[in-house]
This record gives sequence, structure tokens and C-alpha cells, in this order.
Amino acid sequence: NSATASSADSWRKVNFYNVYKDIADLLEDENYDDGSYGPVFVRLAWHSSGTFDTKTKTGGSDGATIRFAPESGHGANAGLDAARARLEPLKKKYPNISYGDLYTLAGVVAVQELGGPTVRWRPGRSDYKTAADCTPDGRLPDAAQGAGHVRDVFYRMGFNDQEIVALIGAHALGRCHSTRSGYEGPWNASPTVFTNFFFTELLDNTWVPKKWNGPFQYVDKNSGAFMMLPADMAFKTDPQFRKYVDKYATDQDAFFADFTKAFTKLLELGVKFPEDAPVYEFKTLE
Ligand code: HEM
Ligand SMILES: Nc1cccc2nccn12
Repeated sequence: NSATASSADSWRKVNFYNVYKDIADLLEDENYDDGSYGPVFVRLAWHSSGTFDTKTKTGGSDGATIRFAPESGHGANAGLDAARARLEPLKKKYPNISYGDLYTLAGVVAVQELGGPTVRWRPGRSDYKTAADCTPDGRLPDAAQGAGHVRDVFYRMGFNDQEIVALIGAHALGRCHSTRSGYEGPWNASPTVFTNFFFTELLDNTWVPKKWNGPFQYVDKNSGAFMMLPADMAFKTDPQFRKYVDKYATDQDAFFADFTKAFTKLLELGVKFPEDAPVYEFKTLE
């Protein structure tokens, strides 16, 4: 975090079309995971934002406190240092961009360039926060728990059941890492393509407990290759969540339309944008 902190209005000097393109150029890396930084950029944007508490108005992407200890060291954020390190050169190249804008924009670029919907995004987050503003551990959801816990966490952020189900659709991307969360497993044949796969696989497969000495998780009975977290399974068993899972499994357009709205809302939680902050709808390059 050596780069100069941006001032409140320095975003006005940034050409975000150039930043979008430079982030897109960072996505592909055949030596990283399944060949793309996209999934971990989406997780960084989500973890930067998902700490928000509507009651205390604390947390959220403004200030990017995720880059400071102790928040950077919280268990849920294990592995995200790789994403932040990959983006650090862009902070040097564009010193007027805030970390909050950089991390959330990286999530938008990843969703769009991996085949997902266009995601509206506004600049205007600033770097004024310090480590003292880090949110306490426990703001992000625990994968070992079920529907009740998931609702506690997402209702606290200000989401309803439909938005929660739309957001979990991002689990079509990437994978779990035993060295990070402790969970393990590739997800599907295309972990770097944004589709409604999470919902179709959740419904269409028979999920059984994985036999291993890692944390309790599910594996697909037939292939023995794919995985689901305990929290993922809540979306199949809870009737209120299941309603939307069924809808998104059969209608990818509906999933895309609902995901983009919920993702923009997530990335903007708690941010007081300048009145004249432009709403970008970037053209997908791929
Ligand atoms: C019930 C809520 C959620 C739980 C319990 C949860 C839990 C997890 C866990 C344990 C991992 C594996 C981390 C690792 O070992 O690398 C993971 C990965 C991931 N999560 Fe979630 N998550 C939730 C919601 C979300 C949301 C709302 C998004 C985005 C909108 C998201 C996006 C991702 C992505 C893209 C990955 C793959 C990261 C990679 O491949 O490095 N998750 N999640
Ligand atoms: N890709 C992925 C990441 C995290 C959780 C999860 N559950 C099913 C798939 N999946």
C-alpha cells in the first residue's frame, strides 16, 4: 500500500475505460488456478463490500479496509492477497484511483469478461479510512452454516431472499482451496465462465458427504469431482431460496438480470457517492 492515497475527488482525473482494459489484460494467466484471476477478483470485490452493516453504517467497499490488518488476515479473506498483489501495479499506474474503486471495478471486469452480464459501476470511493476502520471478524458468511446464518448475514447488509440467491450464483466461478478456506474442489468443467451453472448443478446432481479428513462438504455422487459447501446446500433445501434457484436454473437471462442489480448494490453498500459520479456501463471486450 505504498502508493499515495487518493484524495476524495481524485477519481475525476482517471480514465476508467483504460483501467477496465488494463484489468481485463490481467485476467488471463495459465499459471494461476484454472487459468484466470477473474474468480478471485470477484471474491475480492465481494469480500471488500460484504462487511456492511445497515444498522451501524460500518463496513462496505468505501476505504478498502480489506487491505489493512487485521481485516486482510481474517480467515474468510485467506488467499485474497494474491488478488490484491495482482492489482497493485494498477494503483501505481493510476495513483488517482482509490483502492475501493480499483477492487470493485476488478470484480465488474471479471464478471463481464468471463461471459456474465454488464454490471453498472460508479467511481467515488475514497482511501481516507485506516486500519482503525477495519470491521470485526465474522461479518462475512460461514460456509459451514445453513440458511438461518446466511439470512442473518445478508439481511444485515440489506438484501432480501431473491437478491441473496442471485448473488450466490457467482459460485459458478472458480474453486475452493484447501490452503485458503480449507474446502476443496473444482466446481465444473468451466470455472472461468459466468453462467447459471451453480443453480443447474445444485438441482441436477445428487450430493453426498465427501469422505476426507477436511471440513464437511458435499461431492457429486456420480462424478465424484464437483463440490458444494454446506451453505450452498441451504439454497436447495430452504423453500424460500429454492423458489429462486428453480427460476434461475431454468432462465439464465433472469439470473443475469437479477445478478447484475444485486452485484452493483453489493459493491455500493455504504458508499456516499458524489452527486455527479457517472454511472458506467462498460462494453465487454471479449
Ligand atoms: C452464503 C454465502 C457465501 C459463502 C458461505 C461463501 C463461501 C465461499 C468459500 C468457502 C469459498 C472458497 C474460498 C477459497 O478456498 O478460495 C468461496 C469462493 C468463491 N466465492 Fe463465495 N461464498 C458466499 C457468497 C459469495 C458471493 C455473494 C459471491 C459473489 C457475488 C461469491 C463469490 C465467490 C467466488 C467467485 C469464489 C471463487 C474464488 C476463487 O476461485 O478464488 N461468494 N466462497
Ligand atoms: N466454485 C465454487 C466456489 C465456492 C463455492 C462453490 N460451491 C459450488 C461451487 N463453488
